Amino acid sequence: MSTLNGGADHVLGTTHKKEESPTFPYIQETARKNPFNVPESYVRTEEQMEKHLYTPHLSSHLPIIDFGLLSNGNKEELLKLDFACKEWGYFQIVNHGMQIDLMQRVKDAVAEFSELSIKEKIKYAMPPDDMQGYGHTSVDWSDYLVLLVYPTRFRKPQFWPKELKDTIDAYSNEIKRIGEEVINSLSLLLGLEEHGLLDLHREVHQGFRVNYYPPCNTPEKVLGVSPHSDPRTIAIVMQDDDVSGTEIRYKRNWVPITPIPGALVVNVGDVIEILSNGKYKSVEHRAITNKNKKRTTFISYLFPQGDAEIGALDHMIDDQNPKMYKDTTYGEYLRHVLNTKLEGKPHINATKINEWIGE
Ligand SMILES: O=C(O)CCC(=O)C(=O)O
Ligand SMILES: [Fe+2]
Repeated sequence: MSTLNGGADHVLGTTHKKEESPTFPYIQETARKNPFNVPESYVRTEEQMEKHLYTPHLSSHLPIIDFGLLSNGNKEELLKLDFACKEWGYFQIVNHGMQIDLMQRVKDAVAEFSELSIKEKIKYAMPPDDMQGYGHTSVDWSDYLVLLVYPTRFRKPQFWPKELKDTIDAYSNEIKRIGEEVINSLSLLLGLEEHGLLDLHREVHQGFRVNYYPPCNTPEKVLGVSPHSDPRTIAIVMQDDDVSGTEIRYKRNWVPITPIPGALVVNVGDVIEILSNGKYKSVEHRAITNKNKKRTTFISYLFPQGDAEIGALDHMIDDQNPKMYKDTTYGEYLRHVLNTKLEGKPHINATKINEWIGE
């Protein structure tokens, strides 16, 4: 049974693999002082940016789910969730019960951390052999801070800036409540007992990732995060109220997610796509950059224990819906993802039967 680094230390966040950069972390520091100095390595061709697919008008169609109704088992809200996961793989949740004040405290604490000198921040730098800590992506225009929050026994305190500890703790506790409730609703929609999906996780793991995007003078050529799908169960994202940047692949378009103040953005990850035998979509998404405004996103990922088995649920398979994915363990799947390129979502395609022969 394959678990990565004992089952809990595996990568959090996107499928970014940490690559060594001789200039880390000074490129980003230079960029903040002088956003007109974009290094060549960040520049993408027009084709890579797929600018012609950009259709901002579609953004208002993203479903909005009332969490209060959903957790009371409201049928209409459940059907909305079903539609959102089938059609978009994305939705926003309102009425989630988290205090706006707490959300603001997380934003303020992270902003304070961002303002620290590089000398202070690199105390938390992600070592080359680790997947937690502070760093910056080697091909995209962003800094990140990545932490494993739950189970608490796997935390690595050396990567937790002291300014952030209490707020991340309180925030993550709320996200756990909201996230597990969303997973319970998905469980019902997938024909399981309410706790069926959580049980399949064995022990739910939760990571916290901050992405910080400095202003960029050539946003049409530089991405904040390259297209990918999340190799997780779900991701829950808090974003800035006044600047958008996340875009999702919808049919042949890149659709921006317009922030709704106080709402949380949720997306279906690969684990749900696999368990649902493709009924629910782990949609490709990316982050674009902004010429004038910096942007920060706060992403919480929920995912299974490394030895949890993931494969299409038996009752999701029939003559019309043949089995699409190979049975595996979460740890094995993640290892496969980490060995695969970030661009697009080849890792989930590779789990399709006949395409992934295993390792
Ligand atoms: O920050 C964003 O807009 C999206 C980032 C993302 O998708 C991720 O880090 O997994
Ligand atoms: Fe993502």
